[in-house]
Amino acid sequence: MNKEVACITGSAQGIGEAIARRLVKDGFAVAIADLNLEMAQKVADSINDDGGEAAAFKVDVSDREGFTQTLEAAADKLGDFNVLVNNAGIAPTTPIDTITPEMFDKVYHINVASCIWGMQAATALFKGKGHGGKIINAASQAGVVGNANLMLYSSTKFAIRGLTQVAAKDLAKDGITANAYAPGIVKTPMMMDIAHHVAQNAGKDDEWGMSTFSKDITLGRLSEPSDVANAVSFLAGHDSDYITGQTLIVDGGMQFQ
Ligand SMILES: NC(=O)C1=CN([C@@H]2O[C@H](COP(=O)(O)OP(=O)(O)OC[C@H]3O[C@@H](n4cnc5c(N)ncnc54)[C@H](O)[C@@H]3O)[C@@H](O)[C@H]2O)C=CC1
Ligand SMILES: CC(=O)C(C)=O
Repeated sequence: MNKEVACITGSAQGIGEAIARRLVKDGFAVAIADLNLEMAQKVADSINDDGGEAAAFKVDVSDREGFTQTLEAAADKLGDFNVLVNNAGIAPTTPIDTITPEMFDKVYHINVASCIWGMQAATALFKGKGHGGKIINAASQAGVVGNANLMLYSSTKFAIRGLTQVAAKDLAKDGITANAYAPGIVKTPMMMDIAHHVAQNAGKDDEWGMSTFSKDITLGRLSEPSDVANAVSFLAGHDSDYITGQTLIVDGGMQFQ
């Protein structure tokens, strides 16, 4: 079988980096595509030093043309690719009364429009090569149950679940599946930042801020990025070939609370 190639956006750190490293273990060559090229290059170098195959690319996923060019460059460099993980996202704290049109545009362009641009470009590449592929989008537990003070973020993640279902229906005829993963509370810079805001508002330290999130987790611990990467490995691999339009919730059982 030919080598498989995956592009993971937002993979210079956090969940995206863990996904990239896991997919390399699964035998993929990976494109590390991120706004932060320096950090993306470090991740790619470390994967290559360990015997895997990776290349770093700078991308702003909210820029349709730039994102398309990055996917084309990744395919040129690493080979014909068949998995796109739309992982990049931002999660600013946005109590209702603080939201401006500019913030709305920014969060929706980075979190939602990016998935559509990525799907358009990847679909064109898959079809151009005459094969199907897999689109995997980052949702969140915050897109299953609304999260306080995260109006913009939470609503974009509800949107991701919706657009994933539509994509599954629209793209099935081309042999393309579309699924999403919904992490819970994962120890990454994004989550540390949210915890910091919560702690600051309560006059407590960041560790306290983070601990307030673990009380609702059935399994009793915060998520490691690798917990999410394990689930994405399943969605990217052939064991999930008959699954489409789904959101795989990877939250340690938060939704039962
Ligand atoms: N950390 C958590 O607890 C959870 C995270 N998620 C989702 O998982 C995904 C990854 O989250 P984390 O790893 O925690 O985030 P993170 O903030 O730690 O890392 C995000 C990465 O995306 C990159 N990025 C940001 N804007 C970008 C843009 N416009 N174009 C390209 N790259 C960009 C950043 O440079 C960074 O490397 C996000 O979609 C997030 O919403 C979902 C549920 C929980
Ligand atoms: C950052 C995030 O997705 C949360 C809090 O669920």
